[in-house]
Amino acid sequence: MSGLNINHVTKQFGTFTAVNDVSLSVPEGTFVCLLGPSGCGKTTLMRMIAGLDLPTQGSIELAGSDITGVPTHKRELGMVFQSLALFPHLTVGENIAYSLRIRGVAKDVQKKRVEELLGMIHLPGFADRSVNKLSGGQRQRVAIARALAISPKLFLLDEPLSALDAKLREAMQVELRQLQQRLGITTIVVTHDQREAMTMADTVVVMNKGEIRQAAPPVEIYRRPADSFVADFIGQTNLIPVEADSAGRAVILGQTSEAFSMPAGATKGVLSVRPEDVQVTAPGNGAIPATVTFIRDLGGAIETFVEAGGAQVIAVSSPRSRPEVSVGQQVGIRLDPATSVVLAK
Ligand SMILES: Nc1ncnc2c1ncn2[C@@H]1O[C@H](COP(=O)(O)OP(=O)(O)OP(=O)(O)O)[C@@H](O)[C@H]1O
Repeated sequence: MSGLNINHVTKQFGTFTAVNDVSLSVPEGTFVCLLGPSGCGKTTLMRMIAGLDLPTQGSIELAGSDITGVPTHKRELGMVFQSLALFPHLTVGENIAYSLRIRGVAKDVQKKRVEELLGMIHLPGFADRSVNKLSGGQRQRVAIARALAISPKLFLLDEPLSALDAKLREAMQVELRQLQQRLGITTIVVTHDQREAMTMADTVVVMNKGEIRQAAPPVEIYRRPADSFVADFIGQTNLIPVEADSAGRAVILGQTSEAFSMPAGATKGVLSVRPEDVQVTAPGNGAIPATVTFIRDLGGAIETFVEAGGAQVIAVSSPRSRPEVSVGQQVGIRLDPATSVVLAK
């Protein structure tokens, strides 16, 4: 199969396991984000894909060939890593053409390719500029163009936008995704920013402690998190303890509910319900009794904090559908079963 296949890859540093039996299939032309907290092993996994580290166990295949032991420069990769800074003494054009020049590509072909790439990254006419005079965003674009010059089989980026300010980072996320879609290039990005991953990826791979907890499209990660770690790591969520009653029905915040089912065989669980899926209503009529404890008006969204069955639950609404409630008021809350999920504890 084309694309990238990671088969049962483990990486140990001494007795410490940084990546533990990871398998992942990245179809050709797709965009994958490796996402997780600091130290979860995402950079180590990326370095093995790049050939900068050897797996302790397992294998890696690219376009149908085993590349586990193949040196980096023979893998036909495009890489944007923090350690691969632009060459300060070369111009923008010379930076972009670098890998073409060392491969002995003819000068006129190099020039054409540089112009083509400069157009692609929205910096036409920049070939003769010094890289020292570029802004942070322009530098990252040049680094991207340099990595793409050889038309690589695989495009690898490690925290490519983390040095940019928030606004520019958001704009570059969209730009990078559009460029990837236009080129149809198989791309893997390491990030610790879940919003960035959700913006760009076809598949978000959530890692923790050296293992993949879930690999799925962004909306599925958000709506159907595999476990409470993923639910908590991605976006904001309420994690509410759930117990099964003697008939196996879910008891949530003191109320038995037929609408939520327990995970198979579990007597305890945790309900992940996004704040936008909690509705604050009048008490009664089957709503879970709750007391308003805090209201936060964020301008674009209103957060209503309530206490229900000993737990804190946060509801978010738009200013237009703002609940007419005040702190201390007895209210009811409704949790949307269609968009909430009970996870095994
Ligand atoms: N060369 C090494 N020798 C020993 N331990 C290492 C080495 N490289 C990484 N580690 C350890 O492996 C774990 C995973 O590191 P890795 O850099 O892959 O994490 P990460 O998810 O990329 O984190 P960050 O976002 O902070 O870069 C960490 O606990 C790290 O200390």
